[in-house]
Amino acid sequence: MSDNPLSGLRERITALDLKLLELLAERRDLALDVARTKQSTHLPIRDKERERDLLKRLVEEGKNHRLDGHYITRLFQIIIEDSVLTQQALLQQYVNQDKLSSARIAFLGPKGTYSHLAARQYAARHFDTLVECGCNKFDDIFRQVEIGQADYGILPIENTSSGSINEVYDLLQSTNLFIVGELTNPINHCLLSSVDTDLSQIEVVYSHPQPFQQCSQYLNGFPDWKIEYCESTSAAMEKVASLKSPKAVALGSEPGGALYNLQVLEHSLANQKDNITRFIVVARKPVEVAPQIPAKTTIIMATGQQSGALVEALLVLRKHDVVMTKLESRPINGNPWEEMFYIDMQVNLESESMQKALEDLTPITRSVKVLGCYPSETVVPVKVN
Ligand SMILES: O=C(O)C(=O)C[C@]1(C(=O)O)C=C[C@@H](O)C=C1
Repeated sequence: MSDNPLSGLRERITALDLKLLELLAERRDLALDVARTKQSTHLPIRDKERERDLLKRLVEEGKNHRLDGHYITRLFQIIIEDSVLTQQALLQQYVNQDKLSSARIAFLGPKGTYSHLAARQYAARHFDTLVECGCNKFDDIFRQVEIGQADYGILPIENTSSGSINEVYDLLQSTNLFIVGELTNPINHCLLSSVDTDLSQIEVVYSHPQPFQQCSQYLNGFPDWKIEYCESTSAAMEKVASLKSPKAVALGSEPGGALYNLQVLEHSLANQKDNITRFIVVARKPVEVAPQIPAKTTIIMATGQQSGALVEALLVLRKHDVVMTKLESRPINGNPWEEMFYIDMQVNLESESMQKALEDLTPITRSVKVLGCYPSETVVPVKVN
């Protein structure tokens, strides 16, 4: 008998949690059966009416067990999101007949970066095993995939605090890879230390330029801290782990820090409360998106320099009811003052409206290239009152 007074109760809690896991796996299997039925009956994956009814009922039932409605809603929103994304991944396999059991994914490494966590998350839903290819720079990621050393590359493209990641946009201009997927992940920046310390002892902070930008307001409160740029957040964590000094901290994620035995001093440091990064997934072959799944199409376009050229192009999208979700412009390398436009649209490339829009864009632009059509993995939760 253990003399820990909690051990009996903890064993019972563990047993219940294990049962919950079994139930979650059973629910996921049922959701996959639903996806197979939707595949043959051409019904859309998402049914918000059903989600709303289910959540309402669960919140009501929860009350009988004195479970808070907010808690029930949050919990089941996560379960439903997983269900939607798992169903989408299955349909995508059917449509593209490309079930890779093992995938090599290139990301900005080493282990512990936000890109590494995103790669693991993407792989968990799409492949049985992941071969991790940590790279030192964004252009190495593109190259690894281009030369066939990796099957996929994962790259951050925009963040709610720091905006677009220009380096990645610029690399998209010259690659022959396609965008085949996206992920949006909450990014919780923490101050991480390797030994016991407090804010008054800190002299230097290590991180990638992006987290420094995203946490600028917090860092402005400590003007004496020296900023040291690293190639990735995990390179910063490695550095801090090796220094073992109360004066040195890294800015990065809690799960990443755990890989280097770092402890969290402060968390949620970004300028925006909802600090979210959108990652894109690139591959050598484009994919098709099943019509039951919300799709996004990204094009890259150069207009002439005549007045109103961009407006004219955007009017084409309006004419065909194509909803634009993002417009970004970047200079064209070697052509000073000329711009390349990147347009994300909520539309399937195969749809008549997108095909017609492309037809109309071709004669009025200098170039249009489709960077890819991919499933939108942003599952906006339904609201229940
Ligand atoms: O009932 C369905 O149609 C499902 O696909 C299952 C489920 C769920 O997991 O509960 C998932 C997605 C839909 O938006 C609604 C509900």
